[in-house]
Amino acid sequence: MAAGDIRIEAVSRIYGSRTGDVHALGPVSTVLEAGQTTAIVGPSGCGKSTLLRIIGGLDRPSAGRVVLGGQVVQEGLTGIGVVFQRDLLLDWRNVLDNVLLPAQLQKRDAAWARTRAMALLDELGIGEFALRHPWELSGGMRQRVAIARALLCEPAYLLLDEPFSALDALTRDQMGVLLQRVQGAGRTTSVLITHSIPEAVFLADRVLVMSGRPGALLDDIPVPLPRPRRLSMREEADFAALVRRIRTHFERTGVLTG
Ligand SMILES: Nc1ncnc2c1ncn2[C@@H]1O[C@H](COP(=O)(O)OP(=O)(O)OP(=O)(O)O)[C@@H](O)[C@H]1O
Repeated sequence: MAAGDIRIEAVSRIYGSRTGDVHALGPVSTVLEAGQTTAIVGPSGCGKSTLLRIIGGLDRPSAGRVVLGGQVVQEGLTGIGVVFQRDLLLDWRNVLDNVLLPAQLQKRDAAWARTRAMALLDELGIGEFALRHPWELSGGMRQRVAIARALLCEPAYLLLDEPFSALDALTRDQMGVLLQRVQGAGRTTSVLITHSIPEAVFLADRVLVMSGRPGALLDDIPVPLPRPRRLSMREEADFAALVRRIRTHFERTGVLTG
């Protein structure tokens, strides 16, 4: 499926609760360009996950709308891959059968799906674990399975909600490198929520910085670093300058001190 843009049009979300309404998000308006990876960073509770869920049709905005490649988002859209912090693998299915799940739900050709699943697992370095069960794998390996599952049906959109935040620092770095390898340059429009500013810069073509709740856009930062990105680039001056620019927002608003 070809990548399309993501138009976020005056989206806001207010959650009703017994103790009063919570204005969680917005209004937020922007266009995420087709084929790009956009990272969203912001203080805890500012509505990042809410925005991602609305983009994916997993939650509805209180006002505004999201349009994916010309189609207004509603429940049941296909062509979207999602990876959450928790991998949500099914423990009773082996790795390969977990990856194949979306193809089975979408009734895709079984032989095609199997070939693609194995190719993805190989690219992610876990092909030899295809017949193991999730409970036999480390956290980083499980998350690689979740990524393979999300990408199996070649989604036009990939939504990543803090996918690496439960992993140790070394594994996390490795996952960033692997993710950009399998993402398929230009073929997927990706949105990444992360708490790590260096991770946002490393993986994204553009970083959006959100304010505290209700989350609004504070800054919109292009990341013109060449691809493929290498971990050593994080020591370079232009990388550090981008990290500093983002960090300044959090220092100014008191989210980061020291
Ligand atoms: N279903 C819900 N009902 C009521 N309030 C909610 C609901 N979901 C989220 N909220 C509130 O909306 C706000 C935004 O939540 P959200 O999870 O989108 O933030 P976030 O930026 O992703 O946070 P974090 O970085 O800590 O994961 C929070 O104050 C949260 O408590």
